[in-house]
Amino acid sequence: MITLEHLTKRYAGFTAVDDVSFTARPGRVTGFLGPNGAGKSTTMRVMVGLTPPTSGTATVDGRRYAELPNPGREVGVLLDASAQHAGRTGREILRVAAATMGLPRARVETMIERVGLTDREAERRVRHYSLGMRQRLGIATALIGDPRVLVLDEPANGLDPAGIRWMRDLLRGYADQGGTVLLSSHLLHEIEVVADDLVVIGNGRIVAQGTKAELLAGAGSVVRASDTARLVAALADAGVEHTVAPDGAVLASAEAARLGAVAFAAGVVLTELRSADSAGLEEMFLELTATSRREGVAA
Ligand SMILES: Nc1ncnc2c1ncn2[C@@H]1O[C@H](COP(=O)(O)OP(=O)(O)OP(=O)(O)O)[C@@H](O)[C@H]1O
Repeated sequence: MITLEHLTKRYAGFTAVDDVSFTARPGRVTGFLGPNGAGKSTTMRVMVGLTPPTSGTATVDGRRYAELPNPGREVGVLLDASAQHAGRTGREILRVAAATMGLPRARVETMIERVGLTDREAERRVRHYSLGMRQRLGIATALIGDPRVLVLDEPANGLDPAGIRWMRDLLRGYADQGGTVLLSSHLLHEIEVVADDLVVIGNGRIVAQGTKAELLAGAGSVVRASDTARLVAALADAGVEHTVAPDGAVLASAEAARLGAVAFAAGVVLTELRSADSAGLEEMFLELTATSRREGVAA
């Protein structure tokens, strides 16, 4: 389990991470979602001891990363796939990782196979790797110590569609076996397919968190009527917040059952009524992250 408590990181008066608290639990994939510059990477760097926090704590199973005796065996980390030693081959990088963690050499070959690098690719220097190959090597390095916790910053970057599917299945399988997965992305659809829980960050602050199901339920419903104006009037009378798309679809912040009841009471005939799901979540994500404001921004 990863636990963040009131984590704050300031750079010369600029607050990159502002009082962030959340947990990523075992057996679940936690998606850490936010637009560019929201503070995801900074939070993750603090978690794995690369950046000291200004205040607050980040722990893995109750201990700070720096206190873990053999961190690679407990936390698999992929922060910047391009940061790997460019002059070494993929196989060499994995051999160094295995040696550092006290793992048998055979584990290197297992990982190369597991992440789908060919034997020839494993012999190539990393400077000649494509971004997708670097991500695969990064995943191999993260997984080689068979850790219980994975911290991955934008792991799908540079992967092709088959690679993205592969990554999703890998993370799902890992969590299903009891592992804790925290992965960041600035793309909602990339995360919502695989995540069980979501933490949304904007301008350094958490703006929403919960299970995906809870957040989807809170994302409202899409409703259409043969007479849009009457539907809109009925929603306004009932105090249901809503927006109307140019095509007449109404995104309303209430569950389908409530909307059905409101329409029925007003004698409005509905032609469509469904949960807004990802469309609503996307809207919510954009709204939340756009309106959040950070304190302590440098003048
Ligand atoms: N060393 C640093 N010094 C000053 N500011 C920094 C430093 N590192 C990060 N920042 C700032 O902190 C903010 C958060 O950056 P961070 O990289 O954590 O965002 P992110 O959510 O990971 O974004 P992206 O999706 O673009 O990777 C940004 O405004 C960034 O410029």
